[in-house]
Amino acid sequence: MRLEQLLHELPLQASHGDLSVAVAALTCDSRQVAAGTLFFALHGTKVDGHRFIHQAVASGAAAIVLEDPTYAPAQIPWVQVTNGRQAMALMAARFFGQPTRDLPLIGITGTNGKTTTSYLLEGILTAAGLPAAVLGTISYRFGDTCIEASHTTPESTELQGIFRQLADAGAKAFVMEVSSHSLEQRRVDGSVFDVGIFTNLTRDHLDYHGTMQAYSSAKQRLFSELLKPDTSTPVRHAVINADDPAAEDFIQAAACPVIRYGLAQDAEVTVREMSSSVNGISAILVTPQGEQPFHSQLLGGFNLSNILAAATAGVALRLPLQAIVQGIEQHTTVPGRLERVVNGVGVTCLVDYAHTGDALENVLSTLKELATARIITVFGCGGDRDNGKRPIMGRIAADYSDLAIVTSDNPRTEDPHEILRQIREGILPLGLREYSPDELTTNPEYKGFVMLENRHEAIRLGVQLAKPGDILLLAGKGHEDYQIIGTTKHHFDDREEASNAFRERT
Ligand SMILES: CC(=O)N[C@H]1[C@@H](OP(=O)(O)OP(=O)(O)OC[C@H]2O[C@@H](n3ccc(=O)[nH]c3=O)[C@H](O)[C@@H]2O)O[C@H](CO)[C@@H](O)[C@@H]1O[C@H](C)C(=O)N[C@@H](C)C(=O)N[C@H](CCC(=O)O)C(=O)O
Ligand SMILES: Nc1ncnc2c1ncn2[C@@H]1O[C@H](COP(=O)(O)OP(=O)(O)OP(=O)(O)O)[C@@H](O)[C@H]1O
Ligand SMILES: N[C@H](CCC[C@H](N)C(=O)O)C(=O)O
Ligand SMILES: [Mg+2]
Repeated sequence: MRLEQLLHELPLQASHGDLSVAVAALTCDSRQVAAGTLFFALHGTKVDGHRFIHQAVASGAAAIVLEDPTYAPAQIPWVQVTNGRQAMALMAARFFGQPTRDLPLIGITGTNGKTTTSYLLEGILTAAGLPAAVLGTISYRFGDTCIEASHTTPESTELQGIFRQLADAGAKAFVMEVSSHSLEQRRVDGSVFDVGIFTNLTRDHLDYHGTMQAYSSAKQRLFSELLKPDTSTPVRHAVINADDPAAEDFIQAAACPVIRYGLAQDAEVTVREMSSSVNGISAILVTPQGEQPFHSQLLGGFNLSNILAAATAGVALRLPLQAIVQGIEQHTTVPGRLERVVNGVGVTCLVDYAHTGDALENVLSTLKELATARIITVFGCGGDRDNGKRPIMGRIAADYSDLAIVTSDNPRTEDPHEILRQIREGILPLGLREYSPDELTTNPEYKGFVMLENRHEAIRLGVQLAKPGDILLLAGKGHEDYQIIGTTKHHFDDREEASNAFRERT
């Protein structure tokens, strides 16, 4: 494709050289540039991409898109734009032939529940005869095609290529998680959303966004700017969780019709006659199109909220109620979300991706309701991430559990002991007893917490201490099969670790 075709209707500040030059690939990383690549120089949070323009030129770049002409190269064509990330996203969509223009695209944003809702919605769409591709934290996949996820929401140049690949593989709809980082960084500009879903807003990522207001505003962009502009499309809707305190802000931001879901009075999609047990959730789904009973194997009130989010998107897309319920009922589990680790000891061992205070509180309060014996929680907090959530998660884990085993969860470039110390700050005001690992193995009647930095050892301790009937929750890493220490990814899988530890125990 020629550069000038990609630039069509894009406002330019300035340009230089032959804009009819052929473009073979797009990237914002100079290290990925090969002959014929269009390089986007972006201002980053760590470095300024403009400083790598000379490297891109040396690697054979066809042309450069930049914001700051101070770095403009003399040798090859360049264009100056006001927002490099936005230009990159719009040009990427064009480069890959606007893959989302003709297929339904549903975007899910919110602090928690995005992955779970995306899997439920995949089931609903497929039951309705629209086999759907799913893009999010776990992977980007459709049918036999499964691409490892680099981010929850990939960079626009990667994203548009994936849409194209999955559409070519036969996908008839796209369901994707839209992270707040991606909205702030315009990774999804150029994607044409039919339905946007807002699940909830609680504390996370304040290291990046700074304030809850800025975090919320980033998420609101999905509803204010990115839904299909064509008002004649009947399915175009904002699907909003009416039970969330931030619902009204999102409704105000929405530049399209809104459907609310939840238990709140003004929700158009809700349930009645709900009952919840260890076997899952049963209720009658109430929608403007009618009512239908269902049973889901998912556990907990938060999963009812995820079910309603997915069902409401189905309603917005005008899918038959029967397909909506079929999709919900067929859905069993999402990898790493309350996923069971089978063992011969009679312990209910669950691996879960709760890595925010709200998620941990939801999961633990659900488990507390179901528990007949003790709850042991193994958890930690990620390094190079919002450090304000550490004491909050510490307090919640220790408060709801009989024993909290505080350990590492991707310390990244931080000192793991410092992360543990910050978690401990939140536990101390509860006045619980702190044990050493050795004390615990000799004193089974514990109530309190223990600090054990090595996650392998922490899981083994949890497995060793859990008695038949106990619940052992391994929280924070879910489906992840790695532990990031420094900048190195080591293979590490909570499910594998727990299975091995149980095997050694029996
Ligand atoms: C904080 C954040 O989101 N950072 C993203 C951002 O990086 P940045 O602005 O810091 O980039 P930078 O390192 O300063 O570099 C600036 C520019 O110079 C370029 N560069 C850099 C070095 C070089 O040698 N050559 C070169 O061209 C870089 O490619 C970049 O374009 O833009 C990069 C390119 O798109 C992203 O890869 C990077 O994601 C980092 C790796 C990341 O960890 N992001 C996480 C926090 C994230 O996005 N998470 C959300 C989900 C969270 C959730 O669900 O809870 C996600 O969607 O996954
Ligand atoms: N609706 C919800 N409200 C609060 N907590 C939830 C909800 N749904 C799931 N959780 C909890 O949050 C964890 C993460 O769920 P899920 O992966 O679906 O969310 P996510 O928004 O995709 O997270 P991420 O931003 O990390 O990708 C789950 O393991 C569970 O503990
Ligand atoms: N998408 C989230 C995942 C966090 C998962 C947890 N295991 C961690 O590493 O903090 C993030 O990047 O903040
Ligand atoms: Mg997710």
